[in-house]
Amino acid sequence: MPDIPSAPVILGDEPGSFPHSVLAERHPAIIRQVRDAFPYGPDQHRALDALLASCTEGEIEPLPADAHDRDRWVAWGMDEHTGRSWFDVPWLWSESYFYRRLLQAVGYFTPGPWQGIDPFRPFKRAELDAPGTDEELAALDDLAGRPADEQDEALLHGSLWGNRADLGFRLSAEGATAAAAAPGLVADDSDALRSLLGASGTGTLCLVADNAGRELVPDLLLVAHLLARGRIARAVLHVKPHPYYVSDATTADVVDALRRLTGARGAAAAYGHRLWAAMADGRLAVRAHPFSCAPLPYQAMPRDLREEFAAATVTVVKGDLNYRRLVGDRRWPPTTPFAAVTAHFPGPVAALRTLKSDVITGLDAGTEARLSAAEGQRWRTSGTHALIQVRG
Ligand SMILES: O=P(O)(O)OC[C@@]1(O)O[C@H](CO)[C@@H](O)[C@@H]1O
Repeated sequence: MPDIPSAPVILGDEPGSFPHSVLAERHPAIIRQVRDAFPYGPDQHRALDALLASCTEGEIEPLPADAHDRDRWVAWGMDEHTGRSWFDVPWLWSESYFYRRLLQAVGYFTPGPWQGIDPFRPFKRAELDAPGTDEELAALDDLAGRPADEQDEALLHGSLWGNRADLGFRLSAEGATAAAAAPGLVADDSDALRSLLGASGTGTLCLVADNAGRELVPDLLLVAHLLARGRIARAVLHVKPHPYYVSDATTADVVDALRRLTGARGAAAAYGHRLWAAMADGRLAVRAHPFSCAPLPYQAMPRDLREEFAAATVTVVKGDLNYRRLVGDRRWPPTTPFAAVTAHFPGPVAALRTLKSDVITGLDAGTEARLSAAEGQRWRTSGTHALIQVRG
């Protein structure tokens, strides 16, 4: 694979750009929503006020001296970024640090009554409990009678398009669902993914999860299906060690999703019970590695995680943020080969993502030209297009 020239790292400093709008509008909206969702006391309200002022007009401040993960954040660049505007450091860093500070503000890490209370839980629960979820689960009854190939495709696409279920995105993407009437795959390596998964039936699938609720449920269904059909022997689900980007899945969200399935009727319940049994006998494991919430690309992953992915038959990386971290959060020309920007990854890797931020690689020139002619640059962020990309 020839070396590719690097591309500029994305910052949030350009008014009118998508990254700028996330820092200037989405983050304040998230603070508002979290504040309204809980009966917090004066300490939390004051801390949320301070975070709002800091992230919109102030500068990056270090974590408190006694923060349990201060050393980790120092290793991840905190000292270099301290004192700078949130808009002038890498956007990926700024966003991750925002969620870390938000948890600090609501007392998530502080011993006391609010410790461990997920500030995004009401939003995640509402989605899981919504009637739309019942409809999606009921559709599994029909799927059970379909030919195997059809089931494969339906469950893969369910997991892929489930990635639109991203609560942070919905805060700033009014109308995205309506516009999604004509979704399109801009890259489709699903045959390559199928042959990786079907190769021996003895392998391990690592699935790097993204959102809870209506994305995690179809991810789990896909895992259950691959285990049941003997396409893989084992699956490892990587979730976040703490709440992140509003709806990102944690272990608690996996439990909620599994309980939602086992409590459903028909085929959905059968999937749920199979997954429950797979957890019990170790065919399905959950990991919550600290690096899953790191403000850095996967190229910088630590050795233990690298070894884990290296041992997998394939790692499936879900969602927009994970894609940014996989290929690097940079202004790549869209035709930059996906295989080149993921060459650092320690084993075969597949990205399943709906497009919700500017980063894109691996398009052919004709596809890029058609998208831009039809939509300008909106296709990059609207969430109405998706991709399946594989590097074997
Ligand atoms: O990773 P996900 O859930 O698919 O999407 C995350 C997202 O909504 O948040 C980021 C901006 O805050 C973008 O990467 C994307 O728009």
